[in-house]
Amino acid sequence: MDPAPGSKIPVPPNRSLKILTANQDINKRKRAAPASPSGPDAKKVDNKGSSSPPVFKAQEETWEQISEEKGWSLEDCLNFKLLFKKGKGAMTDKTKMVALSQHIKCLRAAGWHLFSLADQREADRASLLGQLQTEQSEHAASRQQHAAGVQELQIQIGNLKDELCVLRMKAASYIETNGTTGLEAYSGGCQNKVAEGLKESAGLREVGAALQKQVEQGQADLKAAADREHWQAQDLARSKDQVVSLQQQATHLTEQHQRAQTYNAQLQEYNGQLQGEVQASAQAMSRLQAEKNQWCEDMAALRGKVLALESQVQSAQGSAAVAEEARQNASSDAGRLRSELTSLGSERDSLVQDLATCQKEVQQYKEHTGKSLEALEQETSRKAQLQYQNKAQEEINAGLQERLAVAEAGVRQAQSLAEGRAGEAGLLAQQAAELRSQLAEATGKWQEGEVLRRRLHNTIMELKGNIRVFCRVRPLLDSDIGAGPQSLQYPNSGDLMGRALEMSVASTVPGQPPQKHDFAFDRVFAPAVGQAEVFEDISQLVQSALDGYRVCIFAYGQTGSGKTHTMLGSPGDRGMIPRAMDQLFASANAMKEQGWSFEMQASMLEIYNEEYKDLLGKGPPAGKKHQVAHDEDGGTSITFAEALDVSGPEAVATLLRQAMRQRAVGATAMNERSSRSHMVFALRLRGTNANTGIQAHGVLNLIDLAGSERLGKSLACGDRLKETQAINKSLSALGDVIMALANKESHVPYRNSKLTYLLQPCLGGDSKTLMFVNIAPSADAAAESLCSLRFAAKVNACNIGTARSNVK
Ligand SMILES: Nc1ncnc2c1ncn2[C@@H]1O[C@H](COP(=O)(O)OP(=O)(O)OP(=O)(O)O)[C@@H](O)[C@H]1O
Repeated sequence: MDPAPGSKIPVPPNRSLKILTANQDINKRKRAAPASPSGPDAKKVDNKGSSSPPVFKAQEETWEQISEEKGWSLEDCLNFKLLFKKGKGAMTDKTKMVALSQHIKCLRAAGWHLFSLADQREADRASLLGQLQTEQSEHAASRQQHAAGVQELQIQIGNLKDELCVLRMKAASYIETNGTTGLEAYSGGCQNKVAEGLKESAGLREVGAALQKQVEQGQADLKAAADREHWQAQDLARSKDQVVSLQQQATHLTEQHQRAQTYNAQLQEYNGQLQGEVQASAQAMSRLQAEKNQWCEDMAALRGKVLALESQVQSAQGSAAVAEEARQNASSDAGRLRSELTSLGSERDSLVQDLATCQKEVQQYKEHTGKSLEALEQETSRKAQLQYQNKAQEEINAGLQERLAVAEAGVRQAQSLAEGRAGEAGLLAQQAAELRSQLAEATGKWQEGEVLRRRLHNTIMELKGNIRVFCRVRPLLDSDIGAGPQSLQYPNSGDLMGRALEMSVASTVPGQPPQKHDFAFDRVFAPAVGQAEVFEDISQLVQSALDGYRVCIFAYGQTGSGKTHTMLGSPGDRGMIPRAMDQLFASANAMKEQGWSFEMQASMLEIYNEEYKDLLGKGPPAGKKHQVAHDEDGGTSITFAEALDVSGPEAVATLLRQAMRQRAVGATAMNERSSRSHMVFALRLRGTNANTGIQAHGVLNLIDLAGSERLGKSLACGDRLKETQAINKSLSALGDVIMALANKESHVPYRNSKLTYLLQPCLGGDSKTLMFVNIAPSADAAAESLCSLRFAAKVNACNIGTARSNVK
């Protein structure tokens, strides 16, 4: 595609352009000009450019080729101006560069052509001048010759006239002397001589006339040659002017080309820097991840230590309590024993007093009254009894004293034990407090790291562009064995490892080698790659939904290529949707520590034959239809459709099972249980951080698209034909929307299908979109695989803007 005439070459914005002065001199260029019109610096251009706009030629063309190909005259070429559209639909810098280089090549070819014309004219002029000079000298020689001949002739005529006079005189004297006799004969002879002389004179005149004619012819030739020379000089001057203006134009274009190359180099450098930043960010992220893991391990170890110490503290506190209880028991025993001892002491004192009184009384009795021996004996036995009682009492007292001493020793022991335990408990409590503060510090660091990691991830995703394409090739199934495998190669080293796919397709022309098609995507998963590894690559994207991003992941591919397997999987080999739910709920739980709480609502819609169908509810009342509406914040509401609160992955799994039962499943010639509808699983996340007041509203759309097979191949008819047409319409509308976004067109045709209208907020530039292109590896699916890969390559080449998180 040539750029429109009259275009201006745009200067890239915000770029300082160096004006190059080298190699701009026309004379230098002239000196460097080769015999061949392709020029000395004509470079071979790789013919790998896209089919539109301009296609590179493998070799520079001559002006004749260009003129024949484009139907251009030199003036057409000189007057041609490049026009590039601005704004929406503008060409990329690369495309402009290609157009510019191509036009410069045309101008260069025209310049070389004009140079060669000028050289040719110069050579013609020189040869004409040479010819003219030869002719002039020939003419001058012949003029001289002619003049000499004329002179000789005139001398001869004069001689003849003299002779005639002499003869006339002789004749007169003869007549005078001899009369006229014999004169006639002599006169006849003389006349004959005169006639001969006249004849000779006429001949000489003819020669003179011929010579005169030759002279005139020579003069006319000379004039014509002079005219021709003048005309050629004018022509040459005009050509030189043209050459100069062409050279100026070529110089100007070369300058612009060089500026564009400089700009391109700057862009490449910038791109390199960005890639460096991406790598540095990725490294920082992996470092952070490693630190985070280390922190997690440290935290787990600390938690273990804290738990062990806490249990030690608890057991120490338990034994301290037991010791305290024993101490209290012992001290209450001691108190009781002391009071018993005191009461026994007072009893003994009273007995001692009684004894003393008795002894006194006996003494008094003996001394003063002299009472009977019997009374004395009674008194004595009473005294002995009292003494015995006193002794028993003293023994009891001693026993009590001993018990008291034992109890006091027990109390002292319990007290020292309690003091020891209390010290230990204090130490342990101190250790526990230290560990708690370490834990809090580590948790803080981990949280900071987590925030940084997520910010880095989002930056990386933004740098990578917000639409990404992963290609997944499923393994050969038993049912594919008959058809055999396609020829697919995956580079296993270098830059493209894990990112590229080479497909060889047998040529339709017998004897021709197979055609090779190379594709590169963000990731390519070979058949052996399992669900866990695939999920690892999308887990960060899924995580973004918690950070308030709108995320859309969809699986595209022909029937039976593995879309449902990738998105849903099976109970033993779970796909992206259940794994995403596990991760989201686990992360939401972990984020509680940072003050986050999340509410999540799930909805599941099917788009079948260009009609919405709610897979979780009862559907709209009779005569009504589901209507989709989008608000300014990018929120989507669907009338009569259920959006259910979900609190964990199990709840989502139950809803998924319920939805799957309702999903329309039909039979086609290609896949017995082929899904004939698009299934859209949407999870709305509303997060609030109680500490910071931040709110994050994210959406995760996970979509299992219907098969993209072509009508002819699916052998569809009747209802199946209608289904296939509806599917193809919506898939082609999806492609149109992506292309319109990529081309920054003013109108994006979201309303052309129910699928694109539903996904409008998730496709419209500020969301994160990932497309899985699923490939069936059997040979009979090769044509469909090629179509899918080409579509995916177009999507991969798109940059639909920068994702924004919906955080308040
Ligand atoms: N990566 C894989 N590993 C193992 N088996 C797979 C893989 N991908 C797909 N399959 C198997 O291939 C068959 C077709 O896959 P699936 O139903 O997912 O295709 P589909 O593209 O969703 O088809 P449709 O468009 O009809 O829904 C299934 O039996 C599935 O189990």
